[in-house]
Amino acid sequence: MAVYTRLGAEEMSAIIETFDVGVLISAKGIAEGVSNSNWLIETQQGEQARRFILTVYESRTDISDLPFFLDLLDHLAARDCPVPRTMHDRGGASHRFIGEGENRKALALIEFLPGVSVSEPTPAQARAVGAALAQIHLASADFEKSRINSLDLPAWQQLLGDCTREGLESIDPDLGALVERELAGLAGQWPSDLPSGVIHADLFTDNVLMLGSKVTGLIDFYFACTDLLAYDVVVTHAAWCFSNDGTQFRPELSRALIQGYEAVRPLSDAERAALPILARGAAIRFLATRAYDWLNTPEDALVTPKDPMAFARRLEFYADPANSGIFAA
Ligand SMILES: Nc1ncnc2c1ncn2[C@@H]1O[C@H](COP(=O)(O)OP(=O)(O)OP(=O)(O)O)[C@@H](O)[C@H]1O
Ligand SMILES: N[C@@H](CCO)C(=O)O
Repeated sequence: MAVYTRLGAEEMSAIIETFDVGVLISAKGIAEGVSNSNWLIETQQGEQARRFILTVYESRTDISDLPFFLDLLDHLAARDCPVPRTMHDRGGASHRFIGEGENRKALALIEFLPGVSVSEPTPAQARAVGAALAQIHLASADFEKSRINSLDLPAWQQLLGDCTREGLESIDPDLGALVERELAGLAGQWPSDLPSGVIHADLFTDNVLMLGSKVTGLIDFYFACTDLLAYDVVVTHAAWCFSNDGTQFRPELSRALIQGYEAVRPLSDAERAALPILARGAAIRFLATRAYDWLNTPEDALVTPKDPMAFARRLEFYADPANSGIFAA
């Protein structure tokens, strides 16, 4: 469940009134998502029924990053990428504030896009997602804002250090050794001289809306940042090309995803050569945040932490020399 902020009908109407989007008809809390509070908003504007997503940003989103995230959506939408536009309020602002003092929170109204998130992707869907990812990489080349990746290698080291060896071994007896070996390996090999730009950095299936094999929406840009474009390819690869629990690699999805990406933005030889090491990094990035949440989420929390081992298995897969050819042209 993800509606942490309570908004009464009058307050909701007053919020919607600050945007030029018609009169509020309904507001339904959305259960999916764990970071922020989201509502599906319906309005009536003249003859037109309209739909939006209202997001109230909770503590995990740094408000000073909102101009980057929201302006990026507008930039990409203006270049025909399948992302929702930000609705600006009557004063032209992309986000507003509600509450006061400690309860002050930012909110934004975002275009609703049709589509559903798939749970068992087909190769055609993986190809379309690869192409959509390449499209945003190209379209953001002239986006003037940038944002440091706050979940980079030093951050993974910090998070996994905070987990402690003992903590990691309470998740799985072999996890401490795997993490130690992989962090040491990555530290000496992480590339820095590859093309960089704006990356989504979290393009899991639940952040892609699809109708059939068409991508209708890329959403949840709240990890977007400036980093290596090829790293975004392997984040998406790790998210899409395995069974959820990480036990099964799906080569047909892997081929389709990379082909779809390269049909729009071919990878350079240096990028392709770096994919295996970048993929180990992508796996350890999600292992790090999941292990940290696993060990630090109170038992009575509203959200169930995601399984870190699903990404430990992906990490082992990517690190196995027997699988080094999966990214070959
Ligand atoms: N623009 C949109 N159009 C249609 N549905 C959307 C849109 N944005 C969000 N949603 C719906 O709202 C849900 C939650 O959105 P989102 O994933 O952004 O929430 P979050 O709490 O920020 O996410 P997370 O917990 O994954 O970080 C999505 O799963 C999707 O169903
Ligand atoms: N996609 C992340 C959650 C943060 O968005 C995960 O599956 O661990």
